[in-house]
Amino acid sequence: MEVIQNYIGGELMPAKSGATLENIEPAKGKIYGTIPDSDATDVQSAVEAAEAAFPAWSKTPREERSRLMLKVAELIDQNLDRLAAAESKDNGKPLKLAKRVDIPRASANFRFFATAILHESSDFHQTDEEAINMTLRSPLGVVGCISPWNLPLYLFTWKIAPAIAAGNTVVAKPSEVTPMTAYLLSELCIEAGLPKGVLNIVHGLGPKVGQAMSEHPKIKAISFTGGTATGKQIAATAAPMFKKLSLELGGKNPNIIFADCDFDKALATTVHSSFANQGQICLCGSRIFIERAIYDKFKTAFIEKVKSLKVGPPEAEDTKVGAVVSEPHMNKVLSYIELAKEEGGTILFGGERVVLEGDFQSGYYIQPTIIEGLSYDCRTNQEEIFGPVVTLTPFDSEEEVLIMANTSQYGLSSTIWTTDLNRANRVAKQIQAGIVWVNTWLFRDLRTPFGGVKNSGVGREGGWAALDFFTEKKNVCIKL
Ligand SMILES: NC(=O)C1=CN([C@@H]2O[C@H](COP(=O)(O)OP(=O)(O)OC[C@H]3O[C@@H](n4cnc5c(N)ncnc54)[C@H](O)[C@@H]3O)[C@@H](O)[C@H]2O)C=CC1
Ligand SMILES: O=C(O)/C=C/C=C(\O)C(=O)O
Repeated sequence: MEVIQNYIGGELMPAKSGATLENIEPAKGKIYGTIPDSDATDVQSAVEAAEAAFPAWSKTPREERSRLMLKVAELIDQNLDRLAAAESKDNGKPLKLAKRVDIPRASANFRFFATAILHESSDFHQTDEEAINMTLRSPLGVVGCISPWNLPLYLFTWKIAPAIAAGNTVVAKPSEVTPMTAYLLSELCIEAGLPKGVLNIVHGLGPKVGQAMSEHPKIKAISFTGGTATGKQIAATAAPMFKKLSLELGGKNPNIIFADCDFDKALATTVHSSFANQGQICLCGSRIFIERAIYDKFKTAFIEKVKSLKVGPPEAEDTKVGAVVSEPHMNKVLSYIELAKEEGGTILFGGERVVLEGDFQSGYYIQPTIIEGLSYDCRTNQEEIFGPVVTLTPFDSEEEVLIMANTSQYGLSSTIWTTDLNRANRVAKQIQAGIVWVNTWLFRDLRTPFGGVKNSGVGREGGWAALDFFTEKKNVCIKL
């Protein structure tokens, strides 16, 4: 049994109550460890540790903060294989993916914000000959970071790194479904010499630990990524306390393929944007709209390619689709496939649970699933499934596809495939989404603002937006 502990005030410890939760390996459907079932008293200890660390950390010269964070990044890189294996075991994702994407991005997050703070400058406004205004920026104090299970270390560090780089101290909660790499990160922070209390990690359930964080009067801001319903709950608790909130929530992203696209590129990338990480990325393109002139050709080629994706154990070299994260999540995804059938959809490929052999027979595997014949406004096309399930829908004009794409409570990302850049520009402007990719998907430059509109959230992460979120601005006006 692998035992995970909280990281509070620089020490590793169980929950004060001694209670634990089971940690399950989705690839095998078996318990392989425990995590602390923490509660408000553990959150209180973490807040106290973070408060005690704040005065010194906020005054630590940026070069020193940067140096310590770069050390953490270096240790993540040195432990790439161990962290990737842990992430894959905890989440069910292919080991190759964890090695190529998740863990390198975690160190990149630390490195990016560690160096960004070396290049910051403050705003200065001269008001004619009458006054000068200088805008000072200071850290908020103790801040909260709550992250989900789909990209565990990737998203955990995406929040923590800007928070501590800006001089805040942090109480963080990883998902109870995938706590392992956050625990390993706490060990690396100790090894790197991060001062005690700068980062505190409290493991446990959302409605207990996450809720206690949202309610805590000393936590000045919450950065959250996860489901829209949870985001609403956090906002309902924290907004009346006037906490700063950054909420990165669900998506139901349109992938719009025009007939003049580079067909092979659009096809290969669409397979990836549909099923990468078992479709469990908030940016996956789950609604695929194809211009009618190439609909049949695209559909046939897409099915052919998806058929060749191997569903298998995460560590197998040739596995392209691993296990989904948990049994309840598998059942949720399968129930949406049933709903699609009830709504009149035709399953073109997939649609079933996959039962593997041997050790993996109780794992949570689902075939990559392609559905057509649904109206754009039915539930299957409106609700976030967050699994390896996509729908295909033909369209006849730009106007029509914009109506279909924008008929959604969500507005996170979208992808447009066309070789006509005027069209790309026109459509991009009218799409209701925080992120638009043209002829690519999930191409990331960490300097760019990242976040959604409508029920996909409020606020932006990344680059200066993240450092702005984790700081308070004060304008000082000096009359000349
Ligand atoms: N980035 C995204 O867009 C994600 C979307 N989802 C969507 O949300 C659905 C539900 O998945 P869940 O695992 O339940 O996600 P969730 O939104 O409940 O979990 C995300 C994080 O929030 C915490 N949390 C839960 N309740 C909380 C509360 N009351 N206060 C504060 N923190 C709380 C969880 O412990 C976890 O750390 C998924 O099926 C998927 O559709 C899930 C994960 C990521
Ligand atoms: O920052 C990125 O590159 C990706 C972020 C992805 C999510 O926030 C998600 O899938 O929840």
